[in-house]
Amino acid sequence: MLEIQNLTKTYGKHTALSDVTLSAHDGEVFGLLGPNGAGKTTLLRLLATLLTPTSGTATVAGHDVQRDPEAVRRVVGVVNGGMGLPARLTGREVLKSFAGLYGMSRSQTDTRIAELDEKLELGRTLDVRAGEYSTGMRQKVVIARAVIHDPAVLILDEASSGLDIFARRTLLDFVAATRAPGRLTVYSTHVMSEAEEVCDRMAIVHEGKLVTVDTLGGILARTGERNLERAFFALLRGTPAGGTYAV
Ligand SMILES: Nc1ncnc2c1ncn2[C@@H]1O[C@H](COP(=O)(O)OP(=O)(O)OP(=O)(O)O)[C@@H](O)[C@H]1O
Repeated sequence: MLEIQNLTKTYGKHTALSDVTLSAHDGEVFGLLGPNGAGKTTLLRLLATLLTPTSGTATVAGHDVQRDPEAVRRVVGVVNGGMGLPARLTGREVLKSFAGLYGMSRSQTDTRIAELDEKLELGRTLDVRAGEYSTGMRQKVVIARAVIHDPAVLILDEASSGLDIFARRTLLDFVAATRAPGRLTVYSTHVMSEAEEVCDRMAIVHEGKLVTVDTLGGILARTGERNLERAFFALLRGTPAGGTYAV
């Protein structure tokens, strides 16, 4: 569902992502973990066709991000930290306008909004103007907007940041519920407990390089640690500065 080969992105002289090769499969919630500046956002923006690779390739649901970005955009939904909402529109109006961009009919749109209302517990958020939203309300509508067209691939970049425990719980339950045949969710976070809970497999990136890709069980077994946070530090300690990593 996601095939990444030798993907590299440089900004001027700075290499944000270096020679990353990995694949994520149909039916998975796939985690992308790493400290600040590791290259997670860069990788996700490359997959969402918001950036172009310096070298290497990536295909999303069979579509090459460079050769067919339009097709990639049709099958992905993206949530990232910097997404705002028009202050004067209600959540429902935001969702309807996005549904229109995807060519959804009025009845398809109403059905989908009702589904998302249930899954994301949108409630009164739908009929309040975005300018009056709390962080949690805003993030729920941003997520609903990203999935209004029911994309096969959902990309969430640090989607839980700033959320209180109620909104975070709704988000994590929603992410877990995206696990289905024909679907892939890529979930980037630096919160290890979130990855432990929702990710089937995860890639750890550090300083633009891939450190490992494995299941939680595999990572714990390999490092001999009792939780992901400890394993994460053990793996980062074990990586040679500027060297190559065993994946
Ligand atoms: N537009 C840009 N121009 C120059 N350098 C950039 C640009 N975007 C990112 N970088 C650098 O590339 C590296 C990777 O950044 P990226 O945002 O992908 O990391 P991240 O893992 O998402 O981190 P964070 O969790 O802090 O968002 C960082 O060193 C960052 O400073």
